[in-house]
Amino acid sequence: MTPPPLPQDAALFLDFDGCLVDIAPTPDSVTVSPELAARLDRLHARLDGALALISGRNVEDLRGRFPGFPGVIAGSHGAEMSLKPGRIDAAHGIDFDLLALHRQARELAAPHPAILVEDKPHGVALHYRADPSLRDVVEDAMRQLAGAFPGLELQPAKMAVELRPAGVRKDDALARLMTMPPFVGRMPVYAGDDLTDEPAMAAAQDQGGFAIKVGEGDSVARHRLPDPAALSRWLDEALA
Ligand SMILES: O=P(O)(O)OC[C@H]1O[C@H](O[C@H]2O[C@H](CO)[C@@H](O)[C@H](O)[C@H]2O)[C@H](O)[C@@H](O)[C@@H]1O
Repeated sequence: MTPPPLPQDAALFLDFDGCLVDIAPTPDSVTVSPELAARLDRLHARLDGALALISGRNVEDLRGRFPGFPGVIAGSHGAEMSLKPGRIDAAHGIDFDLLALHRQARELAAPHPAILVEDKPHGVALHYRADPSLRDVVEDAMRQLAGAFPGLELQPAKMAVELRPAGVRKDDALARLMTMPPFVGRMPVYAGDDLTDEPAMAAAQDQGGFAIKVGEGDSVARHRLPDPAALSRWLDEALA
């Protein structure tokens, strides 16, 4: 079902990869257009600041891609929270050996040069987009790592598997923000494309708002748009 217009009193939560931008061959090859950056700035003003990016990427990565963005960014699937540019206000504690995790991920991936290892500040991702036949290899490797690092949980992603701190989820970031100005008292609206977004979509709906699934695949979201371009058009309608 096509989403209704963005309400004036929305608290808007937007995922990044596959939602605001098209999926790219590698994490680094994603591009943010000046139009997208300007769109987010205008939405931030239109919603009196009640706009947050909620991503599996880390905050530093996203702040770098949106240098002027004045809004909130929850990164690393909710393990990091940046209320303003230039600072990280809360971050999940690292109670495991992060360097050992990154090293062991590289060792497991080494026999398969097509596997891309993404070191993350709260975990690691192994990407098999360059050779989808390596999916089983990546899943086995990540299960091994999950066994070796019990504080971490598997997070399936698009042509990738991630490890993130156990219990860290995007719906917790949404719930936290919904208690704070300028989000509190507004209607939560969440757009996302991936499995990591599903709990946050459910939370937005449970709190009287709505959720939009971008792209194909099963979802709890009651609304759907086909791709990031369609989401951009829907967002632009709210700014017209
Ligand atoms: O929560 P998101 O903002 O959607 O981030 C989820 C993960 O996205 C990135 O990986 C995915 O996008 C890449 C670029 O399009 C693509 O190459 C990869 O195959 C996808 O899995 C990012 O690399 C991860 O860190 C994010 O957690």
